[in-house]
Order: sequence, then C-alpha cells, then structure tokens
Amino acid sequence: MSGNGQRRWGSHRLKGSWADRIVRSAGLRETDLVLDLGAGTGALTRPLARRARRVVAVELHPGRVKGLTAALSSAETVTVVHGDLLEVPLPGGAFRVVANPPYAIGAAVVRRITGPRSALVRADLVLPRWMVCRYASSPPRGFTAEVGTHVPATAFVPPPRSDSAVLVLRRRSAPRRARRRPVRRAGPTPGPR
Ligand SMILES: C[S@@+](CC[C@H](N)C(=O)[O-])C[C@H]1O[C@@H](n2cnc3c(N)ncnc32)[C@H](O)[C@@H]1O
Repeated sequence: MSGNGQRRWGSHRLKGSWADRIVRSAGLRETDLVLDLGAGTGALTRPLARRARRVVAVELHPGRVKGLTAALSSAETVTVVHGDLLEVPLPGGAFRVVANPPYAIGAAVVRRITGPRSALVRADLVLPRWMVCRYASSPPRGFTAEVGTHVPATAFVPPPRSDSAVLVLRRRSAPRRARRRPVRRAGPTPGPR
C-alpha cells in the first residue's frame, strides 16, 4: 500500500513475442497444471492456455481480473482467480509456475512456492536479473536454480529500470505428496523388543 492507503498498481507487461518465447522455453507438457501468478492482462496466460492441461491465472487488480475473465471466457482450460498470489491456496498435487510477478514481492513468491507444503515441480519466473543471479548461486532448499532466458527492459511495456531474466527452479526430487512409500528391505521381520 502507498502512504495514503491506496495500493499502487505498477505493472510492466510483457510484449506478446517475449511472452511466447518464455512460455516456449518452459517446455510444458500437455498434462501440466500451471499457475500464472500476477496474470495482468494475460500476456503469459494466452500462450500457456495453448500448451497446458489447465492454467490458473491469479490477479488482484479488479479491473484486470474483469478484462482477463472476459477475454478468456472461451478458453476452457483457464481459470481466472481474483486474489492475492501470496494467499491463494496452492494446488494439492504437482504443479508448475510460469509468471512475471511484481518484482517487489519476487522473493516472497519464491519462498511461498518452494515452501515445505508446496508440490511445485518447476517454476519459470521473470525477475530482475540481479535477483535471478543471486538465486542461481544460492538456490532455495530442495531446488536447483539457473539463469534462463535473458529478458531486456525493451521486452516490457513500460520498460523497467533494469534488465530481467527468467529464474528456472527445478525440484531436486519428487514433491513430498507425490513420493512413493519407501520400499522395505527384504529380510527377517524384527521381533518385539
Ligand atoms: C509485472 S505485472 C505482470 C503482468 C503480466 N503477467 C505480464 O507479464 O504482462 C504483475 C501483475 O501482478 C498483479 N499483482 C500485484 N500484486 C499482486 C498480488 N498480491 N496478487 C496477485 N496479483 C498481483 C498486478 O496487478 C500486475 O497485473
């Protein structure tokens, strides 16, 4: 919120060609469930809808939610959620994230989606390049992190002050809920103690 109690709705929207490129490089499968966190006017949501089984587009700005809902009403694979991306419940099963969230809450987004109760498999997040480099040298627990596609300031309307990059987070092993029970070693069953 700003000092006068009104939220500031800054938004650096991705140009369509860049959104397409980022979604293509995410290597989605048609079985994937994908979250677009901070969907705005749907720059990423549209190409995601063409590639994934289901897309959940989360946006807090009421006007953008209305526009997005109207624009994507015929896209059966897309659900538009009006809510705070730091509070909406995460899916119970495996999911992916492809998003260009507000940079001011970029670290909070990473903490949330890589937290212990999350079944995130992979995230492709557009963030300031310096932040992406920091995660690449110190990934969140349980994930690998790498610097993906370079995204110049000219890829956005309006352009942000610095260049950006895609942070690619991949889970090191299957998410806890999806993990199989460990196989019991063969051998004699221990008797009562
Ligand atoms: C950087 S813009 C990206 C818009 C779009 N994804 C794109 O790439 O063009 C971030 C979006 O997040 C929305 N937003 C800001 N805070 C949010 C929050 N707490 N929860 C959900 N959306 C939020 C803004 O309204 C804005 O539309």
